[in-house]
Amino acid sequence: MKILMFGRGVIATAYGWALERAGHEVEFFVRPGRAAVYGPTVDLELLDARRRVRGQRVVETWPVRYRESLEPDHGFDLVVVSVQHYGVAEALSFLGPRAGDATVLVFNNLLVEPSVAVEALPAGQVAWGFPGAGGGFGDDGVLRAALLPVLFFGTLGGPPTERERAVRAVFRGAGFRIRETTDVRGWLTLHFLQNAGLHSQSLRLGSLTGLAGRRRDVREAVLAIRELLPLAEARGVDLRRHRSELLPYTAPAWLTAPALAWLFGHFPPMRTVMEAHANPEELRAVCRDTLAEARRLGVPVPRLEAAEPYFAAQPAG
Ligand SMILES: NC(=O)C1=CN([C@@H]2O[C@H](COP(=O)(O)OP(=O)(O)OC[C@H]3O[C@@H](n4cnc5c(N)ncnc54)[C@H](OP(=O)(O)O)[C@@H]3O)[C@@H](O)[C@H]2O)C=CC1
Ligand SMILES: CC(C)(CO)C(=O)C(=O)O
Repeated sequence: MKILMFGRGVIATAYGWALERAGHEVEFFVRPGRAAVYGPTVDLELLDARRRVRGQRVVETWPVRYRESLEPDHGFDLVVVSVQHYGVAEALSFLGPRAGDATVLVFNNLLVEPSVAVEALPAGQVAWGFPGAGGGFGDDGVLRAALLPVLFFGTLGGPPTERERAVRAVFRGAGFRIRETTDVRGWLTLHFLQNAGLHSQSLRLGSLTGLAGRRRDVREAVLAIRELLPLAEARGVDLRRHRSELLPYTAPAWLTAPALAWLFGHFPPMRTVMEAHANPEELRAVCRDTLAEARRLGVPVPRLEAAEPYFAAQPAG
């Protein structure tokens, strides 16, 4: 399959590498002038956990191909969009008139209504997913990331279409296991709110990795996430449809917090995601946007509110 990764960010690069390795033709779409800045290769230090639970280390200089313009007759079968949640509107409105016949996989964190987010894309050509990977580019330009064995796909209700099934087959063929939901709207809302609860504490500690092994702080994060669940409900999410994913936050915190703290600190793929994450502005934006939404809907979120000094926008000047 011909696959275009939109942008050359952490998620696009890590999955672009895995998909090329699985035999697909992969290119990156980058803004005009960016290809020269990025250079013709990417230095990768990946922990690939598709086949081994604790991951297999990959150190590689990967030659990549870019394009800086996009016409609708591009011939790609699949475009994978994974950008910051605050960049989705711009990315999808750019892509809308240029999608051609490609299926567009939205592989992203999102707080806005999914159906509104994809309004610019041709109807019937959208697939919804979420990465099971994470990390960041170091100051040395090296991508340090972990690829977990499981990733997420979903629909806005009902079974996947033929196009959506074809996208799943691409990732399954590359060795990933797929977890499905027919309520991707609820899933994405809950994932965003989980991140906000987590970051309300990680920002206080200075970084995501600050949570590794810290039971008390992880407990605060768990309780912050629990406080955010009514916000999901206020947005119309039926929590009963996501019971198993929510278990770490609904079960007694004295039980789940030590387990999560251990996972963050000692399970190598998770530790890599936490240690390598290099975009604190994203973490702040997730908290800011969640707090704004809680205030809009009048939902009390005391722990997120208490953390506001760590993520409030700085006055200009
Ligand atoms: N990193 C992680 O650990 C994880 C990330 N995620 C989620 O995955 C998504 C992607 O994250 P991540 O890969 O870290 O993000 P990055 O910031 O690393 O990558 C985003 C990429 O998209 C490009 N981009 C954004 N808008 C445009 C545009 N309009 N035109 C062209 N290129 C564009 C950016 O280019 P430019 O630099 O030119 O702006 C950049 O290369 C986010 O929603 C994030 O929350 C989920 C799990 C883990
Ligand atoms: C790795 C993490 C928690 C950082 O925000 C993330 O982006 C996600 O899982 O959505």
